[in-house]
Amino acid sequence: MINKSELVSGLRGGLVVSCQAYPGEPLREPEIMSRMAQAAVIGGAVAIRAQGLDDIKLIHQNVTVPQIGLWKVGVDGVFITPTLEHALAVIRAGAEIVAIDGTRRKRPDGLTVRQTIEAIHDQTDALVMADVGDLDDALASERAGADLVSSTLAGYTTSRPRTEGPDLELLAQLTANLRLPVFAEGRIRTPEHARVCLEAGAHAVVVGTAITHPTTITRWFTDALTR
Ligand SMILES: CC(=O)N[C@H](C=O)[C@@H](O)[C@H](O)[C@H](O)COP(=O)(O)O
Repeated sequence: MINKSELVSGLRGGLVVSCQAYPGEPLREPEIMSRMAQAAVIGGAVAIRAQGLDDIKLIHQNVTVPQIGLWKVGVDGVFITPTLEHALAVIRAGAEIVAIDGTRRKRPDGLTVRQTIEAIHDQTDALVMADVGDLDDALASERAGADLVSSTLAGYTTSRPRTEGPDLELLAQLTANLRLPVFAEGRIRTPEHARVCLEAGAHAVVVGTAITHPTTITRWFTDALTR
């Protein structure tokens, strides 16, 4: 049985490391993502964010920190854990927190965010993280019963520009207007960015690419050399 408030307070002020590789990439193997997660925990990660049932299952077996699980379907529209069935499968695979699309867009199974969250809460003891793209998404997700909100989709929907680093303007809006814990996520590239997000009131900070996506990190360096 998950103690929800203990779980949430255990993440406060911490770093969540997102361990994801994308279709067709050389590191897209559950064993590799599981090892990435173990390495992140040694470095002090308080939780792991992971995509796909096989990765979530293996990471669940190999790390002791909580896991935020998601299932991506496609790359645009509602693609982060788009339906209730995807969410339940992610939880069955071992995620204590399920990240779902928390935007106000139409979902492929026709359920609302509220119906999705209610069903998850009725059927499981997992927490629901709403991945949002703007303040109105976040307010709607809070009203719909989400346990946590993350700025994951800032810059990936039509409502906000894709900022170079984290969308600090949105983060300020979220922390000022929500009662729920707000996770800062998306384009946090440096330890300084992470610090600034916490100082802006984020409950915790989620970093993916800058820690676990070596192809992109390599590109940052090679681009700098050819400028
Ligand atoms: C928009 C989207 O699909 N975000 C995904 C959500 O799980 C991941 O691809 C990101 O890596 C994650 O959000 C962390 O962000 P960043 O990699 O920028 O630190």
